[in-house]
Amino acid sequence: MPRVFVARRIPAAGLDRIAAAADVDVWPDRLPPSPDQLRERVRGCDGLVSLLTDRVDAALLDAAPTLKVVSNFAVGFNNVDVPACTARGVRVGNTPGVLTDATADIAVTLMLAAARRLGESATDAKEGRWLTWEPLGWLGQDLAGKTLGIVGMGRIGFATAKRLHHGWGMKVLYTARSAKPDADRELAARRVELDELLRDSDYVSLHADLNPTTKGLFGADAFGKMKRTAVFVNTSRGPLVDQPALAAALRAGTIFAAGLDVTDPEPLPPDHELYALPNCVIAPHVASATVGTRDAMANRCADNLLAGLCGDPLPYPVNNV
Ligand SMILES: NC(=O)C1=CN([C@@H]2O[C@H](COP(=O)(O)OP(=O)(O)OC[C@H]3O[C@@H](n4cnc5c(N)ncnc54)[C@H](OP(=O)(O)O)[C@@H]3O)[C@@H](O)[C@H]2O)C=CC1
Ligand SMILES: O=CC(=O)O
Repeated sequence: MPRVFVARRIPAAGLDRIAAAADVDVWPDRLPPSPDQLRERVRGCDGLVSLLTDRVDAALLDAAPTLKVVSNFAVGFNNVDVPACTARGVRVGNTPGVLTDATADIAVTLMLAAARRLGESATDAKEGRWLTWEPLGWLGQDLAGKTLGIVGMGRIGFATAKRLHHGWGMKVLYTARSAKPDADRELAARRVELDELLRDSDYVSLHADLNPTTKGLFGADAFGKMKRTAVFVNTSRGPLVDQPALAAALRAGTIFAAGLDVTDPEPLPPDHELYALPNCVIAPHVASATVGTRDAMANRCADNLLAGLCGDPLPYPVNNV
């Protein structure tokens, strides 16, 4: 029987299918294995189920020369050194599509929460600062009819834009590496340069994957080009943002507010300056965290792993092995 290491307990929808076909070792702890522990457990395995918290690099692959397939339990695969896997003939797969709606829902949730100062006002209410109904109390920003800038018009960017265009009548601008005719046609969206998007958008939502062209894309320069009333949302990956620059922009009122589902590092330490800012709403990387979505991810993860163990092409491949 092939041997598989699963780097954390994943939903039974996928785990049971893997366990029926392989000798499975599941990491039992809530916290991820350290790099040393991961190397140790993967030694001699044919398959690995990795999470976005697990670094799959050349050192790990060298320790596991029998590895045929890495099935990442996520759509983002920046934790995997894909060229190193390809060079060793290791297939890599991810879980695209099934978490698109759940992630777009959280992008909209964070946008509303940040624009309407929900974190700040709910905390004030709980802590005794709700004195009366105030005409000038907790004033936020409207969404209806405003301009939305999507940075990275892929699956999740498109799903977020659809919700906000059809639901709130927002005009849509976007950036992407290639044209997106569906977005242009269905949402009357317009592909623009990043500078124009920053200048003209009331809401900027980040959906590009983490790659060398997007790392640090949002720094002091980008925030300085945005409207003072703008709301910034990030559900993609923390390292796309220069966090000290974001904190400075929120503190100085360079932008109005931010909603983040991802940070750098994760977890963000409880004493981090961003938590102290009333105009910053932070969720602990929960965008795909619904029962149905995580079951679907587990199934997609099992589909990839089982195909790779058989030496077949993966249904949701990241590389071309
Ligand atoms: N918070 C969470 O829990 C979750 C986070 N994510 C994150 O969201 C990301 C996106 O997922 P998904 O939509 O499925 O992926 P897609 O691959 O469909 O979308 C990514 C988009 O980013 C675009 N892009 C890449 N580089 C740039 C750039 N320099 N400038 C502008 N656009 C760029 C790509 O453009 P092009 O198409 O032209 O190549 C593509 O359209 C994931 O990689 C992951 O990091 C995903 C799910 C859950
Ligand atoms: O961040 C989550 C993912 O699936 O990518």
